[in-house]
Formats: sequence, structure tokens, C-alpha cells
Amino acid sequence: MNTPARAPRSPKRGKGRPAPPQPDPTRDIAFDILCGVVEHRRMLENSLSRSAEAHKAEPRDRAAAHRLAAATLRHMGTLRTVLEPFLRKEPPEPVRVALMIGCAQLLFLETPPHAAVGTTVSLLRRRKLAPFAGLANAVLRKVAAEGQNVLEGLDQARLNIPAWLWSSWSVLGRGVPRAIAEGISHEAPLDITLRPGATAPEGGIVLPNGSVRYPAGTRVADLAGYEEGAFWVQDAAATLPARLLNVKEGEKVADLCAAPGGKTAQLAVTGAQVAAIENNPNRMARLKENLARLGLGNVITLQADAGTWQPDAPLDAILLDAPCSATGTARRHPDVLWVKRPRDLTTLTAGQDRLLEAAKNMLRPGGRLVYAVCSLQQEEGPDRARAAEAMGLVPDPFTPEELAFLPEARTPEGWLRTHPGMWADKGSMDGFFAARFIRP
Ligand SMILES: C[S@@+](CC[C@H](N)C(=O)[O-])C[C@H]1O[C@@H](n2cnc3c(N)ncnc32)[C@H](O)[C@@H]1O
Repeated sequence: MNTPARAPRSPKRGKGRPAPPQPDPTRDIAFDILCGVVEHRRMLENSLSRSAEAHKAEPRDRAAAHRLAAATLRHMGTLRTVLEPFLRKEPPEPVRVALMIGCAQLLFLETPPHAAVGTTVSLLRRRKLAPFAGLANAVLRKVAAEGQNVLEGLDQARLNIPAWLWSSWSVLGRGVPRAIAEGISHEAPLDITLRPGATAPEGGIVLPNGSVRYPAGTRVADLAGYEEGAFWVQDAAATLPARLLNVKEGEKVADLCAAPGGKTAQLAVTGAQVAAIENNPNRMARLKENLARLGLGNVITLQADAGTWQPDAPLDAILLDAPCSATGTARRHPDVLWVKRPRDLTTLTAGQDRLLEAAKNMLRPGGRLVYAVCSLQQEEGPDRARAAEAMGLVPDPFTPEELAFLPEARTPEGWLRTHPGMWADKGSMDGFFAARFIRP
């Protein structure tokens, strides 16, 4: 077994001192993000908001850092494996993080070797890890020379998914864990949902569900019509739960876990009377901003716990997009793979049951509930649908006609199950589970 390495001696200086390290906010912020995820199991956004470097950086540098960190996370299992034979001893975790950033640039981001090596060495110097600069120089030069050959012998899809998740996804079908891993291995495209009657900005392709898709890296604010509220950002799979609630004009509807509001917007444009409930004040602020941009002033927004909130009168329909492990969003948020643990599911599923029970009691007899999670986990999807049935809700299966544009997502029970292995030829989709019920 490898043992922790002592810091090697500083590389010998020539006649002059080494040049002082150049500022490099992109790599500094990416380093902070990755240390937060890897060492402290903090989600990427949380790590980003704690990074002092990120606070003083230009938006452009923050965005570049976000993409570099996400690319490193997407390939993290592979990067660890590639580095292993070049390290005689285990380096401290922050040094390994810096090496992974350098390695990701060499192997996946087409950064020229001198830049990948040089920026990693400078990063270590800026972060008071100068004694490891020589090690990084030597290791990354070897990766530059031999890394592509090493990659060829690796099962990258398998390495980039933690073992517990890979085995949990095998219930989804033969070959599905690999298909999901391949879907996650690429940066997600940008999908938008158009307001009824709005024209799609140029450059997108229309997907079978009506979403319009733009290449990964497209900046939403650059698309024509954004400021005017012609559309909102929403993965194609994320449009399905609200659509399957089949809300009609004038109905009394609640969106119980609403921010940032893509599904609220879908419900509101039908002309229904929508109450959007959200308990997190920061996320509520984002929801309100989004609804204001879209001009959807007809939505009532309430900061409240959906587990205790009561409507004035029983509701016709409810969307419960419950908080979950979010493993279905790993192509946008690859940090999820390395932050979540099996034990998190116990707390999450208890919360989902609490919200299901509360939602049931808000409905009028005959009222409809769609329960949805952006999770690929059995415990948060099918097991919760069974729990809802045990609470007295009556299943109302999705019909083949409702899912005619995506028949592979309809389960034998009439639930919805999407995953990142679907629409592989179109750029994939997020993983969602949804089930519909009627209150008897
Ligand atoms: C999966 S996200 C919802 C995404 C949203 N439906 C959309 O499409 O944009 C879950 C949301 O539920 C909120 N939330 C979590 N627990 C809640 C509770 N007890 N009551 C209300 N909102 C809650 C979270 O803050 C988060 O914004």
C-alpha cells in the first residue's frame, strides 16, 4: 500500500531565483473547487462560493474555472488511475488535486504540454506547495508522453463512476450503467423551453419533446429573446413531470418545491392558478427573478415548508419535485458522483415521504399528484411510488400516447424513467423518475 510522501526538497535553483508565479485565477478557483469536493465533500457551487479567489475574479475566469473543475470531476476516476503508476508515494490530497487538474488538461482538454505542466507547477507554488513542484513537473511530463497509451487500456466509463452508484444502476437494465456513464462523460448541451408562441433563437435543434437544444458552452444570455422572457433554461427530461400533470386553465395548482422555477413556468403558462412553494430564501429569490423575467406575474410565490403549508382550499393538481440525491443531473453536476453517499438516501427518502403525505392531504378527491425526482436511485423513485400507494394514493399510469415521443422512458408500471443513456445520438438527457397518482 502507498504511504504518504514527505515533501520532496525544492528543485535546485539555477543562478537566479525562479520567476515569481504568475496569477492564474482560472486554475486557482478550479483548485479551490476541487479541494472542496474531494477533501470536504462539498458540492461544487458551495465550494465555489467559499473560494476567496472566486470572489475577486472576473466572471469569465470563474466560468472557465467551473468548466475546468467539472471536466476534472467528469474524468476523476480515470485521472486517479493514470496518475497512480507515476507516483511512488501517496501525495497529500491537495497536491493530487493539482496533478489531476494538470492531467485533465493534458489528456482531455488539449492543453499544450508546456502550458499544462507550467501552470500546475505555478499553482503549487502559489498555494504554498512549492516543495512538490519538482514532482509535478516530472509526473506531468511522463503523463504527457505516455498518458494516451495508458488511457487506451482503461475502462474509463467504469472508473469514472463510484462503484456503489454503478451497481445501484444495474436494476435499470443490462448495459444501462455503462450507457449512463457514457452520457455523463460529455458536457451537457443547453436546453431551453419556449413560451407558447415564442420563436426559437437561431442555432438550436428542436428535440422530439419540443425543447430546443444548443451546443454545450452556449451562454444563455447570448441567445436572442432571453431578456424579453421568450424562454427559460430546462433540460429536456426536466420538462416531462410538469407536462404529465396535464394542467388546465383555471385549475388550482401547487408546485411544492419550486425553485429555480422551470416547472413553475410550465404550469403558469397554461393559465392555471399556480402557487409556488419554496423554503430556501436564496432559491426563492432566484425563482422570483426568473418569473419576473418571464413576465409570469400570475404565480403566487410563498416561502414556506411544503411539509406544513396548507392551501386555502383543496387543490386540483400538485407537482412535487422533491429534493433528492440529484444523481440524474451528474452530466451537469459531476460533483454529485463524488459527494453523495449511500447513507444520504436514508434522510432524503424520509423527507420525500413526509412531502408525499402532506401533498396527498392538500388535494381534493379526484385531484392529481405528480411525484418527481432528478435521481437515478431506486429508493427515491420506484420505492417512493410504492410508498405513495401505501399512503392511499391511487396510481394513474402514464399512457403510451403521452410518452409517444420517448417510449423507452415508460416503465411497465406506467412510471417515467429517463437517464443520461437516452437520446445518446442527440446529446443525452438528465435522469428523472416520475409517477402520477389520484387522491380517491
Ligand atoms: C429539485 S429542486 C426543485 C426544482 C424545481 N422544481 C424546478 O424545476 O426548477 C427542489 C427544491 O425544493 C426546495 N425544498 C427542499 N425542501 C423543501 C421543503 N420542505 N419545502 C419547500 N421547498 C423545499 C429546495 O430548496 C429546492 O429548491
